[in-house]
Amino acid sequence: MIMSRTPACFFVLRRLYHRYPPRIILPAFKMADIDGPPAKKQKLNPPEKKAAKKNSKRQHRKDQRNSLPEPCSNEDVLWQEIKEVLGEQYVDDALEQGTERDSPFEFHQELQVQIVALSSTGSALATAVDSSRPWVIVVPFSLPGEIVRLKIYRNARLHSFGDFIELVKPNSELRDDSRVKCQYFGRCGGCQYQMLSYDTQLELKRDVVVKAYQKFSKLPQTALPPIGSTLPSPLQYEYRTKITPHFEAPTKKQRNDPNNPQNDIDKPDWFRIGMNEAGSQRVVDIEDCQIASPTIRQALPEVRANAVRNLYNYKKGVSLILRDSLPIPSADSVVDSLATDLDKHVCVTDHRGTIRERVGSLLFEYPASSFFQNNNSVLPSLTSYVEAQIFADKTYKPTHLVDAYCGAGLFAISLSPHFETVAGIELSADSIRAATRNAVTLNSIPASKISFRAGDAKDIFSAVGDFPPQDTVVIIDPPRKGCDEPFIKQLLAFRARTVVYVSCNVHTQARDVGMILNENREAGRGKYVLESLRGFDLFPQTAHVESVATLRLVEDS
Ligand SMILES: C[S@@+](CC[C@H](N)C(=O)[O-])C[C@H]1O[C@@H](n2cnc3c(N)ncnc32)[C@H](O)[C@@H]1O
Repeated sequence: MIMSRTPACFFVLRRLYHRYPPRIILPAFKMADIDGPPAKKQKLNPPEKKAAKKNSKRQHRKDQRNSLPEPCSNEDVLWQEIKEVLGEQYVDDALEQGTERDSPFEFHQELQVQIVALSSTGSALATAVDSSRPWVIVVPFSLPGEIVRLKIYRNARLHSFGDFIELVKPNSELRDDSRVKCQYFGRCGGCQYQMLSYDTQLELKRDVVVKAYQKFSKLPQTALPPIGSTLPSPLQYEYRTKITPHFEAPTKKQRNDPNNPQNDIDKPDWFRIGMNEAGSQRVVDIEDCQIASPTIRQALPEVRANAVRNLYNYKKGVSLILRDSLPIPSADSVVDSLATDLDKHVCVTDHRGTIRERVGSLLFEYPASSFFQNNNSVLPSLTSYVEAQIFADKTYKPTHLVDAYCGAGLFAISLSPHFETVAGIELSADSIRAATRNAVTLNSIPASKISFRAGDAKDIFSAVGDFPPQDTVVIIDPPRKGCDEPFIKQLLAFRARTVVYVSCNVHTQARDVGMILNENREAGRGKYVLESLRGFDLFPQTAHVESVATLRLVEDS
């Protein structure tokens, strides 16, 4: 006889569960039954509700102020550099004594400071000339060695933020203000480096890569390859193929302002369409943008005029989009799609529109609201560089390619001629539809060779179980926050021979590469080494740098 191993009480509990599902049973365990009747939830009238909401927001802001910044965030990068200026010991002591918020400066105080360093965020770090205690002031548009006047607008942990007012003593070795092309430079938060030569910009970006790996990778210096000079962008102005100026909806007071123009052509003074001011949420009214492509610059006045015409219809703030595109031939067009360059770019302003771009001899289309690299001029050299890194080891010929975080298929499609089988994954279903069309319809890659799937990047590894890891290359190009741990775990378990990590945030890249190289591994499975590391300038005139790291699996020594 077979005895049941299930205790009888299980069946009793199961019966109870079905008769009294959890929503009925659970209240029986409420603390109120132990501690007395539950406190009645107080009903709040509308002003009380408003005050409670305000208090909770205030508390949230306070908690945020008191917590250390999220690792690898922009705030963290700045904080690490501030600690370097002040000295670790001094910072530790101040944190211990709880004096880290005793700013020597008042809100709106004006002062003269000496710039001591340039942060990886593009802002300068200064120490006050006559401060009572060591304290850093973060100020934009300034260079090491300069003396500037500024106005404090925010105090934080052992540092304050200041608005740039005046350059008292320039660093003439680095600065030449005649290089500045944009009338908004010095206010708009978009560009930081227009006063510098392009060579200096590239050197600074190399320093950012070096510092990021020193601070965030947790790797010894011996594990880092020599970091080459930053690869330049062919265009240093008029390169951006996308801009997103924005504006706030008019307030009641603004709507009723008696000085408002009585027509829908003239823009009221208070209405500003543009980008955020450096270090603030205030919008700078921008009529022209020197780093935007000629097509976008040409279209901007009409886009602005249209916003003014409809000004009083907006109930909420709006983010406009201007994207540079090749014209898309209509379905019945007889023109060969690869010969439709026409040199006549168009500006697409509909978020639901489609954009077409050429990269070398390849065509890409993607939805206007989805991701595509914003500097078309540098893409052929970026994809060629990735290709050169993959094949730097002449002794092997990989056959399979995985493009994780593939977007509209830029890397998968560009590199597909070198592989037998290619697979891409991406969270956005729209981008995946675009990638499939780009591969098969626009660039004639056989569907049997290339496939794309919508999903989380880590899921690609279960889908490519038949790819031979020794002959597989994995390209990673995640968003700014980098990869998550489940992805890195899967990547390490898969053990592709080559991994190329492309990133627009070298700090999260350094963290992730550090995790890969520092893995706890079993002997005999080989280990990853960082073979090459180099910055790429996708964003001239700004402090941003793209970084490409090549990792290779080598046998245990
Ligand atoms: C920096 S873009 C790179 C796109 C593409 N490699 C390119 O160069 O055009 C990062 C892409 O990752 C996608 N993404 C974000 N989180 C993801 C995730 N967890 N899994 C897969 N894709 C993700 C985004 O939608 C975006 O298209």
